[in-house]
Amino acid sequence: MSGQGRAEGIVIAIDGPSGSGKSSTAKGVAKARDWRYLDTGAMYRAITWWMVSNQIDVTDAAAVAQAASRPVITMGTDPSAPTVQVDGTDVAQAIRTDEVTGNVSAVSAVPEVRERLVARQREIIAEECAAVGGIVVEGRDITTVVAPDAPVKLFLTASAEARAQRRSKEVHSSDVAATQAALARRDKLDSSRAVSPLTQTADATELDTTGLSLDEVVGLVVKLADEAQTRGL
Ligand SMILES: Nc1ncnc2c1ncn2[C@@H]1O[C@H](COP(=O)(O)OP(=O)(O)O)[C@@H](O)[C@H]1O
Ligand SMILES: Nc1ccn([C@H]2C[C@H](O)[C@@H](COP(=O)(O)OP(=O)(O)O)O2)c(=O)n1
Repeated sequence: MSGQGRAEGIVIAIDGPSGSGKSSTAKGVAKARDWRYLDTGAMYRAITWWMVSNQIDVTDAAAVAQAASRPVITMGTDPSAPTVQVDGTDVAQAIRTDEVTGNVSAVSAVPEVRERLVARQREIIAEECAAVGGIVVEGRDITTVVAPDAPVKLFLTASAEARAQRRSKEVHSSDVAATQAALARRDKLDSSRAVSPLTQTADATELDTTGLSLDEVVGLVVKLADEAQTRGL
């Protein structure tokens, strides 16, 4: 797609498994350079929330496909205050429940859902690049499908233990083993689905964040972004 080069703004594409640090890193980089931030996982969570709220059987791919175009999802891309709305309702909290988290991989595996959300994500990228000159986009298929020509492509990783520790701390849970099992289940589903699975490609830079602080990771990514801009990408 166009819109990823310097003339129209820079795209920083970040993929990786749950808890690797995508959201916090993407927000930090966008803030550091006054760019926008797009949390594509929040879009899949939002459509899942709508399906569950409207009694759509999320295990029935045909039913999910048929309903996929009904909810209107609106994203706010300010990295200091990102927002997500469905049909005008703020769902920032509602999309983080265990019910949504448990069903989001099934909904994300439906091609019609992905087709619709990827199209919207590309529109947002083009709009924000034209408006402010850059956007940091994070998810599972950003480096491979949504913005494969992005000048900076990153695959964030961290050990399963570190990811579970971080997530447990975030949700104030002492059951790190249960958190690790839930993450492993979702990672497996997201990496093995037929359409746009989470994949690490050779042209994406791997960044293992296990032993790094968030500030260190943000600093490394800002450096890569600055280098790409200097090279004129
Ligand atoms: N490098 C890091 N070191 C320590 N904690 C981190 C690091 N990166 C992220 N975190 C923390 O880990 C948790 C999960 O990070 P998040 O950015 O939501 O990951 P993801 O978007 O990949 O699921 C958050 O509480 C975040 O503050
Ligand atoms: N580009 C994307 C982003 C997320 N998804 C799906 C798969 C993920 O399990 C869910 C939720 O993503 P989210 O980034 O919120 O996940 P985390 O809990 O932050 O790890 O959405 C996707 O299929 N494609």
